Amino acid sequence: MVINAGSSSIKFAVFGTDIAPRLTGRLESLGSAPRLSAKSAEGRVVADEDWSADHASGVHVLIQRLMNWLEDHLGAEAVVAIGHRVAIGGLEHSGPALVTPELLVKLKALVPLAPLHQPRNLEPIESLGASHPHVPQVVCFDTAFHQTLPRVAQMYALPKALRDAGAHRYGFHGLSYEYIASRLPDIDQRGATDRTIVAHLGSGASMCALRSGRSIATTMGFSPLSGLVMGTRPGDLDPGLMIWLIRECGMSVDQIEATLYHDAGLKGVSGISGDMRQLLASDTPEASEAVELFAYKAATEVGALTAALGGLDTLVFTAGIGERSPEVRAMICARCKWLGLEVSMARNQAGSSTISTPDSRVAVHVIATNEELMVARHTIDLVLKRMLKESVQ
Ligand SMILES: Nc1ncnc2c1ncn2[C@@H]1O[C@H](COP(=O)(O)OP(=O)(O)O)[C@@H](O)[C@H]1O
Ligand SMILES: CC(=O)OP(=O)(O)O
Ligand SMILES: [Mg+2]
Repeated sequence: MVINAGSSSIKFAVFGTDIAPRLTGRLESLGSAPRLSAKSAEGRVVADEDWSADHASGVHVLIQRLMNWLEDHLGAEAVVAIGHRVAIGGLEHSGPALVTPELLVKLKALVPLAPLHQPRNLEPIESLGASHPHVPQVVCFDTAFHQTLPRVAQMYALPKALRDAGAHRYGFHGLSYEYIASRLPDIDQRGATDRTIVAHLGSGASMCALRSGRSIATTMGFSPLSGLVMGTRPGDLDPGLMIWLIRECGMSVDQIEATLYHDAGLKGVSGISGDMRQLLASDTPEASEAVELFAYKAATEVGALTAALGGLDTLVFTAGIGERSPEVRAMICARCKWLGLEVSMARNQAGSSTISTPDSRVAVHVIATNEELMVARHTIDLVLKRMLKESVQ
């Protein structure tokens, strides 16, 4: 079983021990009116239930109810391992790890770096650890994939003492980038080996520059606030603005944190919503301005990452907006024409897997991400390795 707990939803998936997908689903609107939806591997709806009666009880109760529902649904088959997506593992964790009480303490200490994500990621682990103590749990970090960033791409221009204390570009969405990197050899050989940018455009949005499938630059940094404009997060800001907000506007740290995580980005600019679908459907100038700003920042970051790569061969769009919005893809690509990048309107509109024209100097692909599959692979791998080790001892 895989859990990808986010700020407003918990996505889950069940795989066989052969990593064949069995079930995917999500618990949405956690804070207001939780709703469970799930589909079989063939796409058949197996659940669409209102769980709002449980919303006041918090994540623990919802996770236990989800586990009960899954166990009923799976019948005689037992859950043999649980894998979790966790936003940040810090410098110490370069790969997936088996959950231990000591590890949980270390991961909790990293909450200030990802205050919106990390607590939500850890709550289900604690809840399931208590109810299913014999089922091994594995954590897979968003940050792990970016361990390959060269030193200049990891460094902030700050005094050494602050850098040593942890002021460092960690980067996020690593499971998504790892999945895309694993798919590229089948889709585009040049993209797999040469200079590629992956644009993960979801509620949280970032980009990653890949060379031979390894991360060499990325737009998110110390926290998941920086880089691109996002649903409710602003992306890059001038640090001088933080000083101004505190000193001149009298905002507290908590108020700034709430504004930057919940009220900025597309939502803040449009005054309507952080949901790209709603903005594309709206005819207000504020909604258009928010979408324009989103595309502008995405295109200028393509430029920055192209500089880091020393050129560009392949651009990949993924995640909610990247996979499903031809409008936004077209707006970003139009601003990247200077790279010799040409998109076929018809292919883009049809959501083809390759949307660039045959003459385009840069190949442009749309690839659906699958963070849950990455977590499942890592989880099975680690649990099998542990079983092997135990059988040898
Ligand atoms: N058809 C669509 N057109 C435009 N945006 C879409 C479409 N479908 C989903 N989205 C957007 O994708 C985003 C959510 O993406 P997702 O990858 O699921 O994010 P997260 O995992 O962070 O919740 C939302 O902003 C949503 O509006
Ligand atoms: C790290 C991050 O921003 O994740 P998400 O896109 O799920 O919010
Ligand atoms: Mg996501």
